[in-house]
Amino acid sequence: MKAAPPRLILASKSASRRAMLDAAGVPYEAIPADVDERAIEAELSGAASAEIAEALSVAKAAALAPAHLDAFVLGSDSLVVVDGQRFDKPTSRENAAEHLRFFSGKTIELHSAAALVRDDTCEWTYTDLARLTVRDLSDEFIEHYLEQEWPAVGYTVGVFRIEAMGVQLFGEITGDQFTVLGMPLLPVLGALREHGVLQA
Ligand SMILES: Nc1nc2c(ncn2[C@@H]2O[C@H](COP(=O)(O)OP(=O)(O)OP(=O)(O)O)[C@@H](O)[C@H]2O)c(=O)[nH]1
Repeated sequence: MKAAPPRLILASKSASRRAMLDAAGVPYEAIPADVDERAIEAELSGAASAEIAEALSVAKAAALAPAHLDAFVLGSDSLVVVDGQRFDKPTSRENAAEHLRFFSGKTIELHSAAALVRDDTCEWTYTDLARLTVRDLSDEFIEHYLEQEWPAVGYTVGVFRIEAMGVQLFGEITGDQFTVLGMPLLPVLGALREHGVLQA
């Protein structure tokens, strides 16, 4: 009798991350992780953006692991850097417009990270970078865009849903599509196979 694979917990409230795992046919339970992301970022203020995204991914997974011993807990984080400035999710529609006005004509560096934690051990981490070149955005376009995309884009870093109207912001995108959506799915699936959560 083959042992059942270990359970997977997704430590996230992200609809986009849930959608990725659902589409990939990965069985999991999604539970939001209550971590103070701003406090962690502040502690790591001098660190590289990839390190911060990785640390946040580990923190989210580690926050839930003790309550789900023997399960694997997957945490993930995305953060945006433009001209050396880090941006979190917009706090209001006006703040979203401010972000977009700043991003206009610049390149967004989107760091997406993931971590697998089991009991009190971080078993695996991964970070990836995508670059999205924002075309020159007129104020009229930004208003039109937010008419359509607010409040949905209030839940996203970079103020875009690439699978929706967000694609109209960009002239060029380099990097993995899943990294853009918020989680480096292909390496995550490899790690899940490696740890027996998924059929290899
Ligand atoms: N739908 C969509 N969401 C995106 C896109 N790019 C980034 N995101 C989301 O932007 C959010 C980034 O914020 P995070 O702090 O990493 O995650 P969160 O939404 O707060 O959820 P947690 O995992 O619970 O922290 C994530 O939900 C990403 O999935 C995109 O192109 N489309």
